[in-house]
Parts: sequence; structure tokens; C-alpha cells
Amino acid sequence: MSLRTKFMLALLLTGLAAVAMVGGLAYVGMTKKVDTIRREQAAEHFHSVVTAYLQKYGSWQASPGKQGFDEFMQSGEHPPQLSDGAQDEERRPPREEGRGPQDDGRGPPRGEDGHPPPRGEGAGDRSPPPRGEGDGEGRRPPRRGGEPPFRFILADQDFKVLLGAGVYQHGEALPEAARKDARAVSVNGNVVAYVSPEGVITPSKQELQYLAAMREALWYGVSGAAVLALVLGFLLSRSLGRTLGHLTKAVRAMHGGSLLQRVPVEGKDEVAELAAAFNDMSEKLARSHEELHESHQTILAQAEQMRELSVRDALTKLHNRRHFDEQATTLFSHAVRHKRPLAVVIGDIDYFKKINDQFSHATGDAVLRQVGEILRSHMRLSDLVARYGGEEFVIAFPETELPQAAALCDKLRGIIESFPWHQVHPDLKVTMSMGVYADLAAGTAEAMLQKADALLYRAKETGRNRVCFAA
Ligand SMILES: Nc1nc2c(ncn2[C@@H]2O[C@H](COP(=O)(O)OP(=O)(O)OP(=O)(O)O)[C@@H](O)[C@H]2O)c(=O)[nH]1
Repeated sequence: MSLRTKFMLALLLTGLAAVAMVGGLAYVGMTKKVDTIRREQAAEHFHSVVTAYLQKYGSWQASPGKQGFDEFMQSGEHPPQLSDGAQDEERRPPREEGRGPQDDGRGPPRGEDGHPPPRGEGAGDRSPPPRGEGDGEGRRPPRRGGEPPFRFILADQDFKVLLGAGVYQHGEALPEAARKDARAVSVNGNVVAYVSPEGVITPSKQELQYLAAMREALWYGVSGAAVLALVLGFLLSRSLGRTLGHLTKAVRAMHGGSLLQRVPVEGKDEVAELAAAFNDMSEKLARSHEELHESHQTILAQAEQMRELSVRDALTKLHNRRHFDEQATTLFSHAVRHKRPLAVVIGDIDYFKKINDQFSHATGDAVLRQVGEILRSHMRLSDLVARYGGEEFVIAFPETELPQAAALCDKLRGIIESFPWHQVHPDLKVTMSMGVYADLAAGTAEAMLQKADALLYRAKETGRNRVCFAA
């Protein structure tokens, strides 16, 4: 599940839970409150009617009883009611046991449809069916088709039932449970009766309509909250998801090797802070990686330079003896394995000591550099040339038979001899003697070189400035 979906679901559930909790609590609280107010008002009214009635006669026993009470109720002699719907109901005369609900007392008992309802079937009558005399003098006739939601029991000062509200028989003792809620009716300071509510509070039709309207409003609230949560979730998750999407994409790109990434920084919240920090880190990481790479390259270059220096002769820039020995061994192995020709050469500048002595050591160095350059510039890439030490040079010609090697060496000898050395020094003359050997049967590159050295010796012995060779 994507982060966006989770976020929207979380908002949706939170919104629904909040509305359900607040709406539910409000619904239950209001229902209870309405019931309490109705009960209190009805109780207050019934109590005041009973008080007025008993004050008129002094006591129930002295009064005309239920009949008289009903008439008293109808006569309107009792104190005026406060002012609410329940009191309007109370002004209407009570109906007698078994008569069903009545209207305002001027017509016959009617049900909702205007016909007399059957016993115990009054519209909205959810109270227990009447079983004794009197149906509860506090029971109010229905208003617009509703049975009163509760009724009252009237008992004398000894809790003997006078009016049983259809629940208790006349004269029976009021149970302890009912006495608990009983309210005393006093006449001249003496308790002459008790009034006790009876039955479960049953909402009237109008109240049921109120409650239905509340439930409907609650559902509207829940639906509105759901839509709002979805819209908000969509909008918020879009902005949140966009930045996180950029970050995820950037991190993936970094994993792919592109360390320098930038994501848009929108707003000033934590996500924006995260994006800014990411940009900063990415930049630092890329920079340090770049620096690391550069220093790595520098180290590699230096290492290569050092390696190159270690295999090069400082004066002539040709390879040195160590490098030649290593490479010559490799070339020899390759030639043997592939049965390919290989020629090795040793060249030595003639009378070089004299050059040093006669023209200076610096001139000697210049001669060495120039001879090195002549040799290097006439080699193929596959050839190997090196300064072997002092005024000695060595060459390895892979893929070269003795005649070609000897001819090339003689050519080199001629080039050295004919070089305009007078440019270095007017009286300077330079020649080179060479020994060339090209028989792999010598066994090793070193052995071949020794053979070439012997031939060089012969060249020196036989007059110098010449090439001696042998297969
Ligand atoms: N200028 C200079 N001289 C060097 C260098 N290396 C060696 N030499 C000199 O080269 C000279 C070699 O002399 P020898 O070995 O007697 O050989 P040669 O004088 O060439 O005589 P032949 O080889 O018999 O012709 C020595 O005097 C070394 O000091 C160098 O790098 N620079």
C-alpha cells in the first residue's frame, strides 16, 4: 500500500472516528437531556395538579376520588402550566382506563386516524397495558397521535396506591423500588400523598422525529467528514507524496551513481526541511566524492609517474636496465613459445671516456642523450631499447631475424656516426660498436645478452664503429 493511500485512509478513519464519537456522544447526551427535562417538567406539573386537588379537598379520601380528579384536571382549576409542549399536553384531560387516548376532551376518544383505538392499542402506546383502575392520572393524552411517554402513580401517605397508572391496583402497597422515586405532596405542612413516576420513558412521536432528524444530521456529518477527509487526504498526501517521490527518485539515482541530486524544497515544514537537508547532503557527498576521485586520480598518476621513473633512465629517458631485463625475459618466453625470432643487441659508445675527458662530462651527457634519442626514434613500438649503464645501450627486436637486426644496427651505427656532432662541440666525433645475437638456443634472454656482449667485445677488438653478429 502506497504512503499516499495510507495517509488518506488514516485521515478518513480519524475523521469518521471523530465525527462518530462527537456525534454519538452528542446524540446520546441530548436524548438523555431531553428525557430528563420532559420527565422533570411532567413530574412537576402532575405534582402541582395533585397538590392543588388535594388542597382543595384536604385529602384524597375527602375528595371525589379518581372521577373528581379527572374532572378537576378537565376543569382547568389546577395551577397554570409553565410553558412547553408537555404542559400543553397536561392541559388536556386524562383519559380513563381502557378508553384509549383522547383529544382535548371535547370529542370522543380517537386514534391517529380519528377512530377510537382499541384497548391498549393507542398509537405509540408502548407502556405496559393497564390492569387496574385508572390508567395513571399523570398520563397525558397523545398529541398528534402519540401516547404519553410516561405516567405517574399516586399513593397516599402510607404508600397505598390511589391511582395505579394501569400498573398497580387501587389500594395495593407501592413497592419499595417505586417509593424511592416518590415525591411527597403536602397540604398544610402534612404529607398527604406521594407521586411516583412509572414506566420506561418512551419518546413521543415528535421526539422520535427530533431524534431521527438528529440521526440524519449525524449521518450527514459522517458523510461530510468522509468526503472532507478524502479530499484533504488527497490534497495533503499529494503535496507530501510529491516531495517524498522526488526524494525517493533522487535516492535511487544516487544508488545508480549520480551523487549530485536536487529535489524541490516547497514550504517550511519538516518535509521541506528534509528535502533541503537532502540537497545539502547530496551536494556535500558529491563534492567529497569528486575530491576523493580527484585525489585518487592524483595518487594513481603519481604512482604511475613513480613507476615510470623507476623504469626510466633519468638522463636519456630511455628505459633502464631493470625494466629491460624484465621485459626481455617476457619477450624471450613469448618467442620460444610461439617459435618466433628474437634478436638482442648491445651497443657501446667508442672511446667515451675520451669524450668526457676531452670535452667535459656535460658534453658526455649530451652525447648520451642524443644517442638515446637516435635509438628511440628509430625503434618500432614493439622494440625495446634501454640504457644498460654508463655508455652502454641494449635493444631487443621481437619478430626480427638476425640479418634484419644486423642491418638495422648497422644503419643505426651509420646514423650515429654521421650525426652533426660538431653542433655539440666543433671537434666532437661519436661512433658506436654493436654486438647482435639472435639464437634462442642460448636458453635465456640474459644468456643471449651475454652472447651479444661477446660480439660487442669482438667489435671493439676489431676496430670499433662496427656491428658484429652471430646466429
Ligand atoms: N658523461 C658521462 N659519463 C659517463 C656516464 N656513465 C659512465 N660514464 C663514463 O663513461 C666512461 C666509460 O669508459 P670506458 O669503460 O673506459 O669505455 P670507453 O672509454 O668508451 O672505451 P671503449 O668502450 O673501449 O671504447 C667512463 O669514463 C665513465 O665515467 C654518464 O652518465 N655520463
